[in-house]
Amino acid sequence: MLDIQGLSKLYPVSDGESAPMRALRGWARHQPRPAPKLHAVDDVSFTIGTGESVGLVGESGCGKSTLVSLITRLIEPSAGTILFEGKDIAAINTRAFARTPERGAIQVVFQDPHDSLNPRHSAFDAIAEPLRRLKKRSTAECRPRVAELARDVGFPEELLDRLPHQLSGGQKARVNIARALAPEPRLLVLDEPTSALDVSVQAVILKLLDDLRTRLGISYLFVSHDLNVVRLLCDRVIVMYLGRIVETGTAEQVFEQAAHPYTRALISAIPRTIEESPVERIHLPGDPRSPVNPDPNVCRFYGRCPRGVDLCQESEPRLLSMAPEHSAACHFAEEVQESALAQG
Ligand SMILES: Nc1ncnc2c1ncn2[C@@H]1O[C@H](COP(=O)(O)OP(=O)(O)OP(=O)(O)O)[C@@H](O)[C@H]1O
Repeated sequence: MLDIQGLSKLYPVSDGESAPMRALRGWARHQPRPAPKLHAVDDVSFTIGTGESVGLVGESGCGKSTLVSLITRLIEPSAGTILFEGKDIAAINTRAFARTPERGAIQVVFQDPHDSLNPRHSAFDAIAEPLRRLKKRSTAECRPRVAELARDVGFPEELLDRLPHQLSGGQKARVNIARALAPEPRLLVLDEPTSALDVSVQAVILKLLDDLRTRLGISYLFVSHDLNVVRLLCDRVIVMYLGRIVETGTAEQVFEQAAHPYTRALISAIPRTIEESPVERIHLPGDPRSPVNPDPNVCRFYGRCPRGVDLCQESEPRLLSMAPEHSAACHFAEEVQESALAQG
């Protein structure tokens, strides 16, 4: 369904030097100095199959939201292709994309259900809006479909006339999900869909999302900070660090046989119940490297990695296959995996 290859988004940033001055300095040193660019998403490739749920995890600033904006065509990529059902939607500019059938086929549910709703639009209007805009339906034509969607997501039909401030967090989340489902998407991008909700409501909404996927057969790209949720809801997992994919595999491979030290650190930080055997928490020292013009010869995780050696400063490891579906970008992937398996 979705096949992303070499996708990048680089943002120009200012280093206080004008372009002519940079060229002059480069000329004086006999080597051109590249203009500084922030590598928010850097040469990312992955696929999502029909009906598959893929989790995207990584710390704040690793590029998750930028990737979501690229896939939903809210921003233009700097390079790469996004094949959706065989069509390269990255080649269509963001304005033209709004008029293509793929616009309805890829829908997104954003983090904060309150911020995503227009305070002056009722729940009915919010759910009917994509039907009016994308399917050109009149209000009367929308009614049966909106009622059906409300039932699908467990939103009480008698509350459809209410405004967002008259709804609870959980009800707003259901309206947002119904709105995303209205144009019958085949790919739903869920960007931290429950992080703004109470823990008890989170569980109910996650169960709803899981049931909807089984019932409707849609694919999910599920962005989350919560690895427990990803483990529960996703078939496959992608781990990002500083704009790059550092590990990808089935949920079982990533959680049981992690082969990248960053994934191991993330997993060690998952809260555990008292019944589960304790795992030694891996603390990562320092801050992530700068995403501005990262050195192409240095591993992005170098400096925070508990294993970092000279080799990691001399060549950046690329994603290498460990097993079918499982890849990791670390020079010591096999050793890391062996120690993960040994520790259980
Ligand atoms: N419009 C922009 N202009 C310049 N830099 C940007 C822009 N949007 C994002 N960035 C930068 O790109 C990098 C990735 O940001 P992004 O929001 O995608 O991360 P994230 O993983 O979604 O973080 P979070 O989990 O906190 O939302 C960050 O360094 C951020 O500062």
